[in-house]
Amino acid sequence: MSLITLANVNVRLGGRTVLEDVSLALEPGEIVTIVGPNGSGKSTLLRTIIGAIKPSDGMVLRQKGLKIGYVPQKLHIDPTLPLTVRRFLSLPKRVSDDDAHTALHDAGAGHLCHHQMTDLSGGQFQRVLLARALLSNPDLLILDEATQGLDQPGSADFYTQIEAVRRDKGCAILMVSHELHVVMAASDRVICLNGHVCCHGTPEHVASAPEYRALFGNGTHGALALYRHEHSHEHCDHDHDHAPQIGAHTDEEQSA
Ligand SMILES: Nc1ncnc2c1ncn2[C@@H]1O[C@H](COP(=O)(O)OP(=O)(O)OP(=O)(O)O)[C@@H](O)[C@H]1O
Repeated sequence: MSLITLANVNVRLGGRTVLEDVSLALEPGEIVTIVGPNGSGKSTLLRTIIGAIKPSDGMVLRQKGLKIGYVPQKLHIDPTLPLTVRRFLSLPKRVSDDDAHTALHDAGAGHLCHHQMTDLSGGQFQRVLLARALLSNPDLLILDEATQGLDQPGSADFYTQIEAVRRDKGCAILMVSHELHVVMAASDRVICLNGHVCCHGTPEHVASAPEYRALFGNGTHGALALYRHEHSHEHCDHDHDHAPQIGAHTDEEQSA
């Protein structure tokens, strides 16, 4: 069974339709990225998947007992508050030292345990948020623009860590990002959203789809092709679109 299935979901907020007829399914262990322009409904889609927003029409099915870990865009911490990474991980629920160390290690932040939260760099801070999301051993990890504010090498490092998390923990990963070529290259599947699903499929397919190019232009495809080429030895085992989509068209048929 899919981890999450959305069938013909409509979401209305403030009297207008924000998501229209969205159907998708997330399979265990896959990395899926949602791309789309500002205001296209990406955060609304994540919140609908988590269950924070109820659709006005359609159906959201979650696998029984599904555990979701969430990495937010940002988290404000009072700069005057002394708070170590270790203590932060025990808020609001106390966790054992072993669990804290494992989560930090898996997030590539093992050395940060005794640092003050306010002393962390942007990239280190996001890794700690990732560690916190991993504490629950999630089946699905959701990241909402988790690398906003990081420079490009910092973002690329972070997504390399995400790939390692998927490899080591086997959880599925759903993320939203504006860094198209970096994040798309780390994905098995990309969903391009603009209120509705414009197109979807492998990163290569989406990057060359007319609907995607109409939204983002042609520049991204070259960078994506380059990245995939350079890293083809690491990516060859998940270069295909292996996850079925509810109500999806074939790649050739996909249209806005
Ligand atoms: N609670 C709400 N009430 C009314 N309208 C809302 C609400 N939340 C979001 N919207 C509207 O829904 C649309 C989609 O918002 P959403 O935040 O999902 O887009 P997004 O793709 O995540 O945008 P961005 O890339 O800028 O973060 C926007 O026009 C937004 O103003």
